[in-house]
Amino acid sequence: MAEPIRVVVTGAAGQIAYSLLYMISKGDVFGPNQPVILHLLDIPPMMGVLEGVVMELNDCAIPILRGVVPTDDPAVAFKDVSAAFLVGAMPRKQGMERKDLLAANVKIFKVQGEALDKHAKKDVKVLVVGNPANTNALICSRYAPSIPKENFTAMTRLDQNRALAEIARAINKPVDSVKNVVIWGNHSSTQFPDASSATVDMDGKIFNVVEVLKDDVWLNTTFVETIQKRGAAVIAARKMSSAMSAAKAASDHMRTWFRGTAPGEYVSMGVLSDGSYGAPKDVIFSFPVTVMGGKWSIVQGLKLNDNAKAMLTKTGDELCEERQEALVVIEA
Ligand SMILES: NC(=O)C1=CN([C@@H]2O[C@H](COP(=O)(O)OP(=O)(O)OC[C@H]3O[C@@H](n4cnc5c(N)ncnc54)[C@H](O)[C@@H]3O)[C@@H](O)[C@H]2O)C=CC1
Ligand SMILES: O=C([O-])CC(=O)C(=O)O
Repeated sequence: MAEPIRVVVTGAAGQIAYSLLYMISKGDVFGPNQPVILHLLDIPPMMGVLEGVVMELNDCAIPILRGVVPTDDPAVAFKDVSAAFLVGAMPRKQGMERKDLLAANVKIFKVQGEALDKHAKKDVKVLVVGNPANTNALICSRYAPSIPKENFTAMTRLDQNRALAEIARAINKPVDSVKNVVIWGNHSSTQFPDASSATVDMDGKIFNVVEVLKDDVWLNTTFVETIQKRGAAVIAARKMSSAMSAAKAASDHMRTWFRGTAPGEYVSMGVLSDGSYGAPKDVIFSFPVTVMGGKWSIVQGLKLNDNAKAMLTKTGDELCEERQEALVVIEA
């Protein structure tokens, strides 16, 4: 069996981590034959709760979970890690937009960027989940100059999973028969969930979702708004933000990054923009990507109509505004 890898989860005493830690421990992310040592970071007042999480992880009796390191010290948490799930941050409440969390959360990602820079492996793969995820990921990467910028990503996989599920329901097919829905831009209500290149496998034949569904009005209105506002809908119902589905998406994102995309398939990840599709440069923008050998590449050549271009401009503008605001908060 392979040597264990060290994986850090921040916000380890919180809601998302409670589901995510089990998924990582049982091999959903790095595979059933890859032993892991989990580093669990939270803040000092949560150390008692974290102790309980450690007890439960031990009580799961999972053979590939080779060690658990609970701590409130970033230097310990980030030491020699190969993968980092940055979940720890304040969640939003009803009536807030995710960018309203910037002032409270962005400094966390400066500190954690610095700690990654000093202590993590130089090829560490970093997934930012804590909101506003795209801008937090950008700030984190800026404070970790010795780690390549392409190793910092933000999570839009939950939006992708929501979109796949919504389309599968609309065409009455299993969710794994639908592929290549794209989430463009920010993990916020300006994101553009785009089904124009999505496909569905029907008895081994591949069809375009738009042609199967034959309902452009639904795809351009209700579908888009449902995905844009799904996080708020979960908060309104649960009085807490999504956690189980967020953990599943984080697990999916990191699994794809470590193990690759299937031929012909792409997934959405918030990655450093190179200006593809007219997106602003130097923001973390969600694009369709393929992954091979642990490296992502933005899928090129997808067609965007005028409406799509306008949607990309709007979400790109929001990311530029968030970047500006984050820099003000950090420098204050
Ligand atoms: N990108 C996405 O798709 C999603 C993002 N989120 C975001 O994920 C974040 C976490 O959500 P939950 O787990 O539900 O929140 P939670 O409040 O249940 O847990 C957050 C945990 O982070 C800890 N924490 C706070 N500051 C920290 C720091 N500096 N270092 C380490 N830990 C720290 C808290 O003590 C707490 O235990 C929120 O910002 C939420 O908005 C949630 C769902 C989806
Ligand atoms: O909506 C929120 O605040 C939590 C989140 O990011 C999501 O569920 O997509």
